[in-house]
Amino acid sequence: MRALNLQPKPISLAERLADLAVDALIDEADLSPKPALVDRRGSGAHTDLHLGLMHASALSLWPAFKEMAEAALDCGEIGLPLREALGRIGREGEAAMLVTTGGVNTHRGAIWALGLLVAAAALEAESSVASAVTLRAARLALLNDRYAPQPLSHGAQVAQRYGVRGAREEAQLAFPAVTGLGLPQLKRSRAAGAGEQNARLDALLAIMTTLADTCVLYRAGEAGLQAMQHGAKAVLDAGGSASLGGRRQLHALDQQLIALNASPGGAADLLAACLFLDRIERGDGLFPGAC
Ligand SMILES: CC(C)(COP(=O)(O)OP(=O)(O)OC[C@H]1O[C@@H](n2cnc3c(N)ncnc32)[C@H](O[C@H]2O[C@H](COP(=O)(O)OP(=O)(O)OP(=O)(O)O)[C@@H](O)[C@H]2O)[C@@H]1O)[C@@H](O)C(=O)NCCC(=O)NCCS
Ligand SMILES: Nc1ncnc2[nH]cnc12
Repeated sequence: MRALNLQPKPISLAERLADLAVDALIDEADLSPKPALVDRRGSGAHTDLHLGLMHASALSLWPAFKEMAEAALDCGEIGLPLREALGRIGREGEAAMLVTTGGVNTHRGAIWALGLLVAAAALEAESSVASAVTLRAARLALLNDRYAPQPLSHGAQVAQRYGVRGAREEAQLAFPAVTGLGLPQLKRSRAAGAGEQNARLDALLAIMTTLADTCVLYRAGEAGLQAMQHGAKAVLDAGGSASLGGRRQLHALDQQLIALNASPGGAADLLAACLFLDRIERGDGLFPGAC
């Protein structure tokens, strides 16, 4: 009789990175109360999104993230072959997402940001300091994918109209909203004893204080963007999500952004990027059992 092998099958580095990316997306979606975004309470400013759809969308992206990490490991260096492989896998991932959601755009920006970060993390798994990973991601984002379609996206339309930087430039600049605002705030709020959920809310708000979120600009114009940036600052100035004053400001911001139809989807994606990098930096299970 053959003995049962109860050893868990070791998972590859690419699989582990895909797990971490999907975990970051699910943690972002679950985090509550987020202003005007989909969370455990409801759909925020959205009529076509809900939490179950965000989860299904996140899970549908696992194969794309794994393939992106594998492409980075196969190529072994930053260059056009890897950039164009990521573009192709990203477009296929987006198509899979749209099949899962029945055509609703849940995670377009997240595929871009996390895709680049997953590839950058795979390239040098031992060099997992956030600033090093985002720098490698930026070098990838700066390369021109010859096969990328040039649609007049919502982001491109508001970039033309308001002269702002969008998702592409955020990546090309090595994610300043993440490394300069979100991650430092996450660490500050944790150190102040805010509790993990409040620390994550504070990280989101820190990103919102400054980001030119093209979703907000497209849906609610400059008035919406100002409301988002000033309102987020007011929560942090009042003591953050863990304080009574901050909580009141957060509630007011939620109401105001919903009334303006101003959903900060770009900031939400960057919070997911922040949570991914935080886990990578802390080495959360990246190497044990990985091969
Ligand atoms: C380079 C691309 C990111 C394309 O960028 P572009 O700006 O041209 O295109 P958009 O279609 O507008 O998508 C950008 C998405 O990025 C998020 N975002 C917005 N502002 C920022 C910012 N300042 N920094 C970082 N990220 C930002 C945002 O994504 C989230 O919001 C989406 C939901 O919004 P919502 O308003 O509900 O939905 P819409 O359908 O757009 O509008 P409504 O009709 O409902 O009003 C959701 O996707 C969130 O993720 C922006 O939407 C890149 O996509 C690209 O070139 N891809 C090609 C493939 C590729 O090369 N991949 C590489 C893989 S690594
Ligand atoms: N939680 C969320 N709600 C709405 N749009 C989003 N895009 C990414 N995360 C989102």
